[in-house]
Amino acid sequence: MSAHPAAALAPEPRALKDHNIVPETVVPGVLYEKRSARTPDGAVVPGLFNAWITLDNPAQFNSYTTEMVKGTILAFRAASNARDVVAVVFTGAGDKAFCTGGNTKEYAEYYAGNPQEYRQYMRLFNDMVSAILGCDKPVICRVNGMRIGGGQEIGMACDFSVAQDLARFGQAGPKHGSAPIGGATDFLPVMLGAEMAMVSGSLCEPWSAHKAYRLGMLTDIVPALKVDGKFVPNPLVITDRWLDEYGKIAHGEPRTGEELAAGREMLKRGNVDLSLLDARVEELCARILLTFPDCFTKTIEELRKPKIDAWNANKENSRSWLALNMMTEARAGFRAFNEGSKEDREIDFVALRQALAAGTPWTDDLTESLMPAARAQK
Ligand SMILES: CC(C)(COP(=O)(O)OP(=O)(O)OC[C@H]1O[C@@H](n2cnc3c(N)ncnc32)[C@H](O)[C@@H]1OP(=O)(O)O)[C@@H](O)C(=O)NCCC(=O)NCCSC(=O)C1=CCCCC1=O
Repeated sequence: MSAHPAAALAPEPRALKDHNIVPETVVPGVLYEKRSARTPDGAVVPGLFNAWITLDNPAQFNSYTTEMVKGTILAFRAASNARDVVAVVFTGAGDKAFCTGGNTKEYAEYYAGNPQEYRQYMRLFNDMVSAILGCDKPVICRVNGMRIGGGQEIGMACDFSVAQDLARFGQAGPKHGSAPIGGATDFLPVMLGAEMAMVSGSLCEPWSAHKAYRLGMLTDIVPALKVDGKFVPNPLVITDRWLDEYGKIAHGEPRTGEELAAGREMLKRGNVDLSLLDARVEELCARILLTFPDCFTKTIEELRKPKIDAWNANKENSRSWLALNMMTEARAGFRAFNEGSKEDREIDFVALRQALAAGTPWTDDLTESLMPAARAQK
């Protein structure tokens, strides 16, 4: 396909002003890439692109470090300003995780006990969420794997989410020492209604992609597991029936017993292939391409408002609270996750509640007594 003759009417490139405040390549820990836009039949469109922003920390499940938060803000700024960009695709490297939120190692080793530093960090985090919600281009979250904690929050800030169906969705804060007030408490009620928002936001029990899709958190889901050369739905989750024996919705709930064992076996035999995810994301970009740019932008700006209004009403208070919380529960919880083993990385919740019920202050001794290491010594 060649450029449309109307493109010849554009002024010489040197007459254009550069509104970028940073060069596009300066995005530490985050990949920024312009990929050719395509029509629905797959033809490359000359001169138009989709900006792919990739969180690139797969060894730590694409959790974002402070540098990566800065990189993400810059990348969204670059995409927002690029005249030739149609849509933004926000994703993570690999096939395990889109993002699992703040980097717990950095939280435990630098921010724990350092509220004034975390307050600065939260300025950056808030700017990252605002950069997504305020992007001048539609933002599609390509959910290549689990979306947990702050990862779920930045994912929900996007306009559309297309997920591979092995991905899991949920919060981690109340188990690891934080409150999901980096967007989840603002967006979940808007997206799901109050009751399911409560369940998803507070209990830290991840939902399957099928459940998240059914309840309105996702635009679409696609299978990612290939067994014997054929795509199959997530075998760990019920997808072949709607109801259980008591008439409750079973679709999207975890399989149990023998079904789960069989599902695990199938998972082991298969390999993950994200080609259907990429095809569906490209297809959505192409649907966006075939719309009026300004009318589309105005529409998404209006539809974002319930999320933005809630976010703007709360983000400054949330920042202060989260900073102070680094002296108490976050300090204990993120250290426990960082210092514990995979089998034992949460604090002793009962002991903490008992200590607080007895009026114990938050001393260093209390924090240490809650750590996995203290349990191991008993
Ligand atoms: C449930 C998990 C996401 C996945 O568990 P599992 O499948 O068992 O994998 P793991 O073995 O735990 O993870 C693989 C390796 O990745 C490392 N990892 C995972 N997540 C993080 C992270 N967030 N930061 C750093 N490193 C991470 C993990 O340690 C493993 O490394 P290893 O070297 O041991 O192989 C589980 O991983 C999990 O619960 N992760 C932590 C989730 C979390 O607590 N996130 C922070 C939430 S709070 C937040 O994001 C906030 C945002 C802004 C506002 C304030 C706020 O709190």
